[in-house]
Order: sequence, then structure tokens, then C-alpha cells
Amino acid sequence: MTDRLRLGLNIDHVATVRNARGGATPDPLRAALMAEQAGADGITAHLREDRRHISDADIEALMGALTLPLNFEMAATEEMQAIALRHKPHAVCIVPERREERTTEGGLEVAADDNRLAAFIAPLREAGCRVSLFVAADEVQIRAAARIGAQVVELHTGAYCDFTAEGRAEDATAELERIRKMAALAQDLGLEVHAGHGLNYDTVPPIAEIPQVVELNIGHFLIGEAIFRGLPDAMAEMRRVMDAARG
Ligand SMILES: CC(=O)[C@@H](O)[C@H](O)COP(=O)(O)O
Ligand SMILES: NCC(=O)COP(=O)(O)O
Repeated sequence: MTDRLRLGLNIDHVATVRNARGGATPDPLRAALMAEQAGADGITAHLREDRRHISDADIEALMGALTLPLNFEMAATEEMQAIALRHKPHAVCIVPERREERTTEGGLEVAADDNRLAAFIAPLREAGCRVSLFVAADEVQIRAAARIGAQVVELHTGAYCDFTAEGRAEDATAELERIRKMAALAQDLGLEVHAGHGLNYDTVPPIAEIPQVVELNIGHFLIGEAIFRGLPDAMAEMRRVMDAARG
């Protein structure tokens, strides 16, 4: 078996359920602590500008209670940079955000914004946060990420997952091939390679087989599965699927 593929659990949508009623339950911290016990390798939480799910208090609570590394997802704004520098999480992942989007739609446009992003990530890296950029499987973006000093790229698997769900097998295969090629390029450029968005038990195996990919961040699907089979069991099945694919 090649190196163990890490599983980061994204707990955003525990907060989505909580916020549906504006109360305190279900608590994303409880899910994170349960995931720790269930063998997660990390926790991912996305503090969106509109706070539609994860709140500032959630991040405070996670930082105070987690023993697992926190991967703090954030937009490239001064507000989020200040929050990240205050907490100094293990990792930050810079993601594009548009208020009107239902979920993250595309990857970060690094090349078109490289000078600003280079200056934006420098203090985060100097504060000891591992800096990841959430990008499409696109050579221009991967090369720009390496150029501006990111340590990690997280490859956006949303298009691949959407094509698969829509039965567009040829498009899914083509996107998967792009992801494979960009994972190899990213590693050649000295970047650590992660992948995430929209992954489920069916779409994970081909991604898990990519040798350069060392971490998957999975949230929406696993939180949904947890409704029916409980979080530990849902995660155990994903672990089994990942390990089986990794060989
Ligand atoms: C970047 C990414 O794909 C997710 O980690 C992100 O959190 C998606 O946004 P929502 O969780 O708001 O759907
Ligand atoms: N960066 C991807 C992530 O954290 C989880 O995305 P999803 O599984 O909720 O789509």
C-alpha cells in the first residue's frame, strides 16, 4: 500500500442543519470530536463571508478543543486573513466565494490574481499555517500556485462528480484524466496534492488511486450519510473504500 491517504472531514453541513432552526444543535464541534474518535485525519471547516453555516464561534470552539489539525477554508479577504492570523490553524485553504453560489462552483483564479494572492498568503505561511489553494485541474492555475508560494493545491473534484452523477461518462473520464495529469504536475512543482468537493463512495476510488493525492476532504456526502448510518459508520465505509482503492 502506498502512503496512507488522509481523510479530512468537512463539518460545514452539520452547521447547516443547526442553523436551519437558529439553535445550538447539532453542534459541529460534537461532530468533529466524534470524527476524531472515528479515525479522521483532519477536520475542515469553511467560514464563509455570509456565515451561512460555520460561525466564528464554531472556529473558536474547534481551535480550543480539537487535537486533530484544522483545515480552515476561507476566501482571500482581509477579514478572513485577520481571523486566520488570530487563530493560526494548522492549515488554511483559500477558496473562491460568491454570495449567490449554492456551493463552491469553480477553482481559485490564481493566475489572474497572482500578485495579490502572493502577498495575501505570505503572512499566513509565516504564521506557520500550511497554505493550500483550492483550484481546478488546470495547468495555468497549478503553475501559478507554485509560483506564488502555496505549499498545497486541493484539486476541485466537483466537475468530475457532477458529470458522474449526470451519467456523462465521457466528460467524467476526461475530467478525471485532467485531475490525474495535474496531480502529477503539482507534485513535480513541489506542491502537496489534496482533492475534494462532491466526493462520495462511488466517485472516491479513481481519485484515491492517484498516487500523488495524499488527502481527501469530504463533507456534504458523509454528513448526509451520517443521518442514516451514524457518522462513525459512514466514515468507516469511506475509509474502507479509500484503502481498497489505494491498494
Ligand atoms: C471548497 C469546497 O469544495 C468545500 O470545502 C466548501 O466548503 C464548499 O462550500 P459549502 O461547504 O458551503 O458547500
Ligand atoms: N474542499 C472540499 C471539502 O472540504 C468538502 O467538500 P464537500 O465534500 O462538502 O463537497
